[in-house]
Amino acid sequence: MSVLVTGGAGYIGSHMVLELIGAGEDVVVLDNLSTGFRSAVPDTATFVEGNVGDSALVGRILKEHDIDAILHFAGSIVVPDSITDPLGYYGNNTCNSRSLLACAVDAGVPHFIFSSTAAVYGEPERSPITEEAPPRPISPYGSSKLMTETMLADTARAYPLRYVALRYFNVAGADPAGRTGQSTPRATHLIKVASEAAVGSRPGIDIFGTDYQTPDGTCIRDYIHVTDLVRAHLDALRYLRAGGESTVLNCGYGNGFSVFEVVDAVKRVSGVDFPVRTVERRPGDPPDLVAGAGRIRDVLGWEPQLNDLDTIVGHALAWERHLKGGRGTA
Ligand SMILES: NC(=O)c1ccc[n+]([C@@H]2O[C@H](COP(=O)([O-])OP(=O)(O)OC[C@H]3O[C@@H](n4cnc5c(N)ncnc54)[C@H](O)[C@@H]3O)[C@@H](O)[C@H]2O)c1
Ligand SMILES: O=c1ccn([C@@H]2O[C@H](COP(=O)(O)OP(=O)(O)O[C@H]3O[C@H](CO)[C@H](O)[C@H](O)[C@H]3O)[C@@H](O)[C@H]2O)c(=O)[nH]1
Repeated sequence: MSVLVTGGAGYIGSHMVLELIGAGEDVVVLDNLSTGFRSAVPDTATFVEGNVGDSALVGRILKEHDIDAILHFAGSIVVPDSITDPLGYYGNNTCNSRSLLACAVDAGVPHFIFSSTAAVYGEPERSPITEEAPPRPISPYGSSKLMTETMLADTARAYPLRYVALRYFNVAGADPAGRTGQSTPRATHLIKVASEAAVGSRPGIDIFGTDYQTPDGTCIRDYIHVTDLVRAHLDALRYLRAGGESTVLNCGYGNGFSVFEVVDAVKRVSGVDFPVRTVERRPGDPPDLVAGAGRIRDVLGWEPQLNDLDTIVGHALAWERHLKGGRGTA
């Protein structure tokens, strides 16, 4: 038996592949390399270059490799791009997920783990946000992911497939052993961007909005270490294999940090005082997104091990220095 990791050449997927191999799993990666890197996939995994929406290819993989679980990371992830190209986002995130799910049902794959997002909540009324909060996405990206959650729920009612949808909050950091990290060119995520500034890969950073209704006026987010996140997937895989019911779980720590606090942490940990400009708000940024983080611990027994902002930042910086030195997957 093997597991299929779609998007396994990407930032989070490449960490997942290492974690699965470390746990003794046979791993097949399917990735079209649109934003991922072939070099991010270790030789110990089988790599197939192709599209998740290619049913003939996916059907062949599921059969040939006797896949018992699909971990579906492949997707398009930039919120502002989803506003200018909604059909592209519904195509890649929703239509291709539907096609993958149909292949899973045809092949009788029993377990499915889906990369969802806190963006399904939109601008929630309460913080921390529990899974009971009504999903009201404010971007096509969030809607495209919520539609896939809906398809999963309906599919699991109709067929013998069980799933865990994990709603990630803000994923950051890199493999503590330095084997992989985020190599995405033109990245937009705060910790990645600030780390680039700290190592001199960009001149400085902009802070988008200082007039939010938060203690220091900047947005608050719940940053989760990518290694803790992929370990939650491993816990979800064990849970499904042990017969666990389909469920939707937040993936965050339940601790919020403002943009100013994150920038201070990057400056402190790196020892570099890079230039920072304060500019207008970025459209579509909710002021405060912090996970209600209890359910995932109760259901999966997940225990975060890297729940510390300076640790996350330290690992992000180490990966950025690695890329700067020309040894990264980019
Ligand atoms: N990074 C975050 O903070 C965050 C937060 C919430 C949810 N997510 C979700 O996690 C998943 C992984 O995100 P990431 O940050 O690693 O992004 P990423 O862009 O690094 O990885 C996505 C991977 O999927 C591949 N891919 C895209 N479309 C494909 C297709 N049609 N067929 C085959 N491969 C395809 C890309 O080449 C890439 O390797 C995404 O589904 C994303 O929506 C990420
Ligand atoms: O250069 C930057 C980059 C970001 N920010 C601010 O930092 C905060 C975090 O922004 P990110 O771009 O790092 O992350 P987002 O919260 O916008 O979104 C991320 O987390 C979401 C869930 O919380 C979704 O999953 C989404 O896919 C993922 O990109 C926001 O207030 C943003 O305005 C800046 O001030 N300057």
